[in-house]
Amino acid sequence: MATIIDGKVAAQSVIETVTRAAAALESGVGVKPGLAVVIVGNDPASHAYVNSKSKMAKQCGFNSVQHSLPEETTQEELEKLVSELNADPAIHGILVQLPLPKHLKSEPVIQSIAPEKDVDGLNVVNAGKLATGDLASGLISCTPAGALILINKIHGADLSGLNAVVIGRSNLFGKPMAMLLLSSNATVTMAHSRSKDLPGICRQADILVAAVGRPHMVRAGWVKPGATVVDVGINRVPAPEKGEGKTKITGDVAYEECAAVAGAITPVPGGVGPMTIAMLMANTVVAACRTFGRPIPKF
Ligand SMILES: NC(=O)C1=CN([C@@H]2O[C@H](COP(=O)(O)OP(=O)(O)OC[C@H]3O[C@@H](n4cnc5c(N)ncnc54)[C@H](OP(=O)(O)O)[C@@H]3O)[C@@H](O)[C@H]2O)C=CC1
Ligand SMILES: Nc1nc(=O)c2c([nH]1)NC[C@@H]1CN(c3ccc(C(=O)N[C@@H](CCC(=O)O)C(=O)O)cc3)C=[N+]21
Repeated sequence: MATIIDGKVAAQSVIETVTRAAAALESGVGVKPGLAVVIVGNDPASHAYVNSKSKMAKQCGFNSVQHSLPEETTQEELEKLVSELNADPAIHGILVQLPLPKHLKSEPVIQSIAPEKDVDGLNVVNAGKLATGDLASGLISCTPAGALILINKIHGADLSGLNAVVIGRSNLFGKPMAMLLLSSNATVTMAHSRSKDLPGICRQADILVAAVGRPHMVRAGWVKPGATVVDVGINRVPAPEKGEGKTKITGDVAYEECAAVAGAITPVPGGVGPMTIAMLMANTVVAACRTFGRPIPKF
């Protein structure tokens, strides 16, 4: 049976470091790290995530600001809000929750966020630093940064000689995850919807990371015995066992059968998800410390 990698425990340890760094900043310069989360529209799942981010920011001793904009917000209104937040000295981190409603273009909004406040790591400046091997001076997308911490708990920091396969190539997760694994010396394959023989590619992986958005796509026969399996998927599915009409979240990995083959595995919930929120707090406190030339905490 595989080692279950507990994301809640790892996230708690990140949160403790963040909380200490936030307190040190406040006692040093009298300023709290400021995080602004922007959400457009009424999607209940997105609101639930945003609320948990805002709540955690408060717990860490941050100045936490949430902007909930109506569904009919225009591109100009959203970009105007981002430019106000860019100019606001009390705000050190800005996150625009994705996806945006269909009538809005996310790319110009994301690229308008000041790189030093881009706690999602999506601005081309931050994505470019990661791609060119500068892991120190930019901000790295929270979910891959958190997933790497979980992988490091099993394999250490140097992944030399290990094959890593990432399923998914999004800017938010797949690409930055592949860059981080490559920077850690793994041999990296990025698989996606056009890949041929996905099960065969996955069976080569010592580290298999799934970020697709398809419940239980990764089956036991795709997993190399002893491999580390990281499940990034968050899928809401019916849960009749909890009562009629109830739902639950589940990952991209068929957990029980894969756990029987893997050496280590992350559960959903309780794996990568809590790390995402913790690393968002970490990025915000780092951004704030940089603003004031204060020591940067290590995560
Ligand atoms: N735990 C957390 O904190 C987070 C979880 N997530 C979750 O991770 C998952 C992925 O998110 P995200 O990267 O934003 O999603 P995207 O929808 O942007 O990307 C999905 C990727 O999966 C690939 N894909 C789709 N179908 C298949 C298939 N049949 N076989 C192989 N590859 C396929 C797509 O390929 P192609 O490019 O060819 O279309 C694409 O690259 C979602 O479930 C999301 O909810 C996301 C962020 C944070
Ligand atoms: N700009 C932007 N940045 C993001 O990082 C971003 C985003 N938009 N849009 C949506 C996805 C998804 N995402 C999650 C965050 C936390 C959990 C999380 O905390 N999950 C818990 C439980 C969740 C539950 O029970 O519903 C867990 O897995 O244990 C999940 C998913 C961030 N995303």
